[in-house]
Amino acid sequence: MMRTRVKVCGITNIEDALAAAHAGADAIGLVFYAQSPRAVTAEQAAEIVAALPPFVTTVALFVDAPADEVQQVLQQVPIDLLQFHGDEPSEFCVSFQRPYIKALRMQPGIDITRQANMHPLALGILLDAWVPGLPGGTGQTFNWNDIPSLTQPLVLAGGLTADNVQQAITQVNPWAVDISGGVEMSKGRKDHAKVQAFMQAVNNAV
Ligand SMILES: O=C(O)c1ccccc1N[C@@H]1O[C@H](COP(=O)(O)O)[C@@H](O)[C@H]1O
Repeated sequence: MMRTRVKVCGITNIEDALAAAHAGADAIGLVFYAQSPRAVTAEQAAEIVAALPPFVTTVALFVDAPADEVQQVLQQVPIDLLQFHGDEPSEFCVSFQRPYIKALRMQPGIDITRQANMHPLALGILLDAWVPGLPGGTGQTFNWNDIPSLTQPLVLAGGLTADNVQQAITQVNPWAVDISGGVEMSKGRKDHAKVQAFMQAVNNAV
């Protein structure tokens, strides 16, 4: 059986990027959102990506960024996939002519299926916890029983750790899981032992 893919998000330095890659992460996430404690500049991101071994997908995360900011990052950094984590409409997301995933937050009363259907060209739908006033990276989980079945592959995020990811995979069967705070020693610095423990938990999940 194929194992669940893993993205380690919020990478801010080369050491953490290599630790994620060597632990077996399929993708690393680079946050281009200035309010995040994990934000990187295009220059920092370019150095991180240049240090990666082959076959590690690079994901650029934006939260309602202006189009020219996204374009500038794409010109300076070899990015494989875009992650839109705000309220970006489909026309905006497709305008960069790059593969993208759309993050949706599990806000009570929101019709997730309808929102996901508004992004028919998204490679996947990432579901994250809803915390008022914060776009993501909150370390909060949500009720996985509330996840509807979606047309696009599901990326499960929000408060995952080595301790809960096996339960998440068993219950939700996502295409991929995305983790940030659960493998940190402090905001923006990964704990390499936690990254390895997370990968091991995913590898052993059934
Ligand atoms: O990581 C951030 O700082 C961040 C900021 C703004 C939007 C999204 C962000 N991260 C994404 O949030 C989820 C969940 O993170 P966590 O594991 O609960 O800490 C994940 O998709 C990150 O990519």
